[in-house]
Amino acid sequence: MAKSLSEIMNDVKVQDSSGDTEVLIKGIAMDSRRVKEGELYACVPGFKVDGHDFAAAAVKSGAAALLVERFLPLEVPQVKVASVRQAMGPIAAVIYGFPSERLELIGVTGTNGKTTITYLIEKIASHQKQKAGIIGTLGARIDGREIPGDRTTPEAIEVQKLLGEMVSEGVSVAVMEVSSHALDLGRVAGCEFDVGIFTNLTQDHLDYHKTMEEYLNAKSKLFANLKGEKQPKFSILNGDDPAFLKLVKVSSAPVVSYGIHNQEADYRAEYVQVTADGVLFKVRFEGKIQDITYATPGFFSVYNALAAFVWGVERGYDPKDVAEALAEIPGVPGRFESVRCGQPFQVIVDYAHTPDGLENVVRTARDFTQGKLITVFGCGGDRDRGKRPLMGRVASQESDFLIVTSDNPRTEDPQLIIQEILQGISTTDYLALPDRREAIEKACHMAKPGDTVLIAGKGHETYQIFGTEVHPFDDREVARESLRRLGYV
Ligand SMILES: CC(=O)N[C@H]1[C@@H](OP(=O)(O)OP(=O)(O)OC[C@H]2O[C@@H](n3ccc(=O)[nH]c3=O)[C@H](O)[C@@H]2O)O[C@H](CO)[C@@H](O)[C@@H]1O[C@H](C)C(=O)N[C@@H](C)C(=O)N[C@H](CCC(=O)O)C(=O)O
Ligand SMILES: Nc1ncnc2c1ncn2[C@@H]1O[C@H](COP(=O)(O)OP(=O)(O)OP(=O)(O)O)[C@@H](O)[C@H]1O
Ligand SMILES: N[C@H](CCC[C@H](N)C(=O)O)C(=O)O
Ligand SMILES: [Mg+2]
Repeated sequence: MAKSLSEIMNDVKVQDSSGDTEVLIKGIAMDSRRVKEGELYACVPGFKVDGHDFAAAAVKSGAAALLVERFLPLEVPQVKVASVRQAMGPIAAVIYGFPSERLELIGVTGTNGKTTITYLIEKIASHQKQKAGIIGTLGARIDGREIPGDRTTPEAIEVQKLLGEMVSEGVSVAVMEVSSHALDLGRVAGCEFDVGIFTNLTQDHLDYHKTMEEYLNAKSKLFANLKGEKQPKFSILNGDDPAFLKLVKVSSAPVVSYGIHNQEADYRAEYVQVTADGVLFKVRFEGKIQDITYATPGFFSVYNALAAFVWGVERGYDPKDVAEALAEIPGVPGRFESVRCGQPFQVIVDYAHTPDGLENVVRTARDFTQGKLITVFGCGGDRDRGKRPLMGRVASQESDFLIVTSDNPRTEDPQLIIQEILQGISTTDYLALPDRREAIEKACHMAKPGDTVLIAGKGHETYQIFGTEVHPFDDREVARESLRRLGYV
């Protein structure tokens, strides 16, 4: 039901207003090209353009009122706030009926492992016959129904809309990836989180945050804002990560820690075994022990499975059931995904796009490769440039042969991105092939029985971005085509 402009401003600090604030508002939009009759158009001062400049177009399309940072010479009611970005979430929350207050909302943040953990939690919840919803890098999913998305954490209006849909479809557990951009840009303002999960903090996104300290400050906001009526609330923190101590201090809810090395961790993984098929370990917690198996290889997989296990047990599920759910998970798309066409070597597609992520997967692949490890990767354009030589270095340290190629060059010159990666490379055994298809074909062509071809950086992505154009491209498909061309089926 439509509410008045003054009503939807209830949770927002209004600096000033003009016109009739009792006008009925049917919805909220931040893009003039998508605004509908009777909606409030939020004028966002962006990094590229200023939404205020499109207000006239929005009014022409039927916008009933404007949310502004400066009054505009237009004949519609206007509400002025200090930050339109920060105000959009709380306003959208009113419009969509405060959905986050009507389900359990878990936020997962950290440099790597967010998508993976959301998938594990979804599985644990559905194993308990709970309806679950996910919002993250792979889009949203509501009780199994896929909704495409193009950002790890969507904009505030979209977040509230998705949570609203989850509530109407009877979802009781919603798990959302919360990126540092989202925390900084107010995309999760208006959300009442019950649980915050921290994975780890390593270098990424310094193009945006500038320093690791600022990057961590953004992440901390999730844990400092675990407030609201719904109970219980808790933070699940990786006790092995150097950021742990700071996050313990800022957390507004009780902390439950997990880890492998930290002797004080509430949930500790012991007897860790990493094989080509996955990980096996025991969790020691509250005087109990539980065996866990999880079918994604890599030491880092222990952390992901452990964090999800902690959530399941802390919310009251039987540890055995939680372990059973984890054991049933076949893997997350594009995360250490095997491409199998009957070839006598392994082909692995993985989404590692940070120095830490790449180091982990390269090491994991190295551990179970008898022959040579051939790694194909690149770095995204219009992203943290400092990552590039570091990724070059970690890849060259453990691989026998490197093919440096393009990821999503976006508006940068692919050759220059490659040059920056090559600065970190300490081996002569490499090739620079900017065409990613050619790079994958070459790697498959070179591979001998017992080798591994690791294709990193794009995982589940089904596109490649050149300039602002999006072209279809799927590493797994391209690898399959290359293998078929070599006679495998
Ligand atoms: C740094 C960043 O996050 N930028 C986001 C930001 O862009 P911007 O502020 O530059 O927007 P803008 O293009 O200047 O437009 C300003 C306003 O004018 C409006 N507009 C514009 C044109 C028009 O005709 N009419 C109109 O109303 C726009 O809708 C917008 O509201 O707001 C845009 C609108 O929502 C986003 O698309 C854009 O994401 C860009 C594309 C992006 O790539 N973001 C990445 C870095 C990101 O957010 N990544 C994180 C982290 C990933 C992870 O590691 O997990 C993520 O959560 O995905
Ligand atoms: N706990 C972890 N620690 C370090 N690296 C990890 C961890 N989990 C996954 N990775 C690596 O990072 C890649 C991305 O994993 P995932 O998609 O789960 O992370 P994410 O945090 O969602 O990333 P994004 O920032 O793109 O949303 C994986 O393909 C793997 O290579
Ligand atoms: N969520 C990350 C994903 C990077 C994936 C990589 N393929 C790239 O395009 O850089 C980002 O937006 O920085
Ligand atoms: Mg993700």
